[in-house]
Amino acid sequence: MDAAQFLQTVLSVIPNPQYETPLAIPPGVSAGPSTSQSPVLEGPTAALMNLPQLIVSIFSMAAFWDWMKLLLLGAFLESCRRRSAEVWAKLVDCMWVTGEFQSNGEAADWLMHWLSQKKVFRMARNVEVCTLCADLDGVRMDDLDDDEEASSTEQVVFLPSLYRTYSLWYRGRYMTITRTRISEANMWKGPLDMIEISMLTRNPGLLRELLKEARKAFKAANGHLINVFVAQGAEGWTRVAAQQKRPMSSVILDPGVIELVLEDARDFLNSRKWYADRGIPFRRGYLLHGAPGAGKTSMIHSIAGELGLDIYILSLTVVSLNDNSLKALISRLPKSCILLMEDVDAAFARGLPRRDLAGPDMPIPTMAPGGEKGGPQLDGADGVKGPRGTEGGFNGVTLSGLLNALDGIAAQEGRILFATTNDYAALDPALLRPGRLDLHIKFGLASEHQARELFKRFYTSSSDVPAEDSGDENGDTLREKVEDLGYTSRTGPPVRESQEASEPAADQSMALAMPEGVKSVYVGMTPTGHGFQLSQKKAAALAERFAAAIPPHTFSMATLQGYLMAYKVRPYVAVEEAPEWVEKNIRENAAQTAAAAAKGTGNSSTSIIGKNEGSSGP
Ligand SMILES: Nc1ncnc2c1ncn2[C@@H]1O[C@H](COP(=O)(O)OP(=O)(O)OP(=O)(O)O)[C@@H](O)[C@H]1O
Repeated sequence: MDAAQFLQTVLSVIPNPQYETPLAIPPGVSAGPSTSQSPVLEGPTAALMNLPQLIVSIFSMAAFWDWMKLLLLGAFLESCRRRSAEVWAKLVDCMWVTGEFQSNGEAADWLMHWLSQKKVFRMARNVEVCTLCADLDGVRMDDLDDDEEASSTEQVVFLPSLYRTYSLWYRGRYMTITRTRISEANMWKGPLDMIEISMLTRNPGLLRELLKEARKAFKAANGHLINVFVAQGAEGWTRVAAQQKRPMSSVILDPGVIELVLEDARDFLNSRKWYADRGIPFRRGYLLHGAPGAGKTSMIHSIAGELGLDIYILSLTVVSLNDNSLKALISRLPKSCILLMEDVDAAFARGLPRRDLAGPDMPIPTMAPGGEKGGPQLDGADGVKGPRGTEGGFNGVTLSGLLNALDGIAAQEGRILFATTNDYAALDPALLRPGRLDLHIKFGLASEHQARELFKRFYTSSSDVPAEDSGDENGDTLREKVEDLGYTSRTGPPVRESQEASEPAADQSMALAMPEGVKSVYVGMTPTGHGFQLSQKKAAALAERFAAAIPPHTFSMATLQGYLMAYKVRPYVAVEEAPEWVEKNIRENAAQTAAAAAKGTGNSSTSIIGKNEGSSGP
């Protein structure tokens, strides 16, 4: 059968729209001798009857068999290709160990740190050099030219470039590293990368070894840091900073308070088995409440450093948070960490709905005798006021949702919860009960002891090396001391008279001579220059006078710190002017209180003083 015959056959089986005659052969195509023998078709039935003829025609075409051979050959080659790809993947699986790490995980930090120490990235011809790696605090910094003068802000980090594969050797094994971007940065979070490590080995333990090594190096390099994570809505935890550990001695509370909390937390962390044996959920909660600026956050920071735990900050006022995401966030906490809920009363003040609270709340046991008025003290049930949970929601979190998240079945074990509040009375007793917040510590305005210790810490070296200072406190008046040191008080410009030209101009920069117009537009203090160090003995003597000048439980520690900041290099003047500053503040606060009372929003004078930090500097 030739092509014309084949075409004729095909056309003959296609029904004519009018069901009368077969379709015409297109012009230019010869029908050939057999055209006259083609059957006359009359509709679809006739067309169907011609189908076998069409099939026979197709099969009798030589070209058809050629096509079939090609098709089979193609199918064979494709299946071979697929098979070999599978075999290769299996081979690779056998010969390679591969690990994938997302950049927002801790393991990725270890790896990045480890990689940044590798010469391959310093010598590579294509690397990412980063100077503003806010999320890479743990990564080794490089001073470029070992210039001792270089400040930390000039340091850089070498990282694997995106979408490039690097090769290096680890313990005699070949390995490759590829960094790819999974999602770009947006307003809420930075970019998300995937780091893939493939090692040419059949031993998966080698990857574990590498990870262990990377973690060890990371911890050694960052032992002085604690990581701070923040909940980004429902999306999980994001590391926002790696902060220096705060020494415990820098947080001045009444004797024994911080040690008690630290010991309690330490004891808790070492008691996992004890809790498990008794079927008690392995969780511990602390509530720090009281005056603003009294050292609540500072204490948590310091305890986290002592215990070597990271801090996870959760704000209940995040709009996108609801009961489910709160539960998910808390269940995603690592095994040992500090969960910090700052200003937990803020959620209540704005009307955290109190829904479905089952049963009466348990009484709160007294953990320790209360301290003196104002100083940090441990509270028990006695001080607990009634519930303040109000109806109406401000976001998706309900009180029952919060309580379930804290000690529900999905809540993470091993975590230590720290909640802070300035308004203890606003908290619901259900939240305050043991098991949720076991120990309540009250922070008051600065006691005499705190004022004294703050002064000493401010003007002495932490290394306890007696600093050089002049004068003799026996017999000299304070004014003489001031003049001995070459300082004058506020009445004159604070310039050290005998200063040599080559000396650092500490006192020249210590106080800014503000024109009257400028003074009137700012509130606060403008301390500059470096700190001044006294010997322990002299600092103790001055601290006594300072503490005597500060009325106990009247100012917050933050306020006193703010005052001393303005006298960073003038301890004698700080002591001398303290009574005047105290008097001025008390007068101003009395006026404020009177004004507030007149408006019907009265507040106690001490709390205003505590809150009104730095409002009336020297
Ligand atoms: N007891 C203290 N010892 C040493 N420094 C303190 C103390 N209290 C406050 N400060 C200083 O005051 C500042 C504020 O302290 P911190 O944030 O810890 O107070 P807070 O009680 O958490 O305040 P708020 O309730 O307003 O959050 C910090 O710079 C801190 O160094």
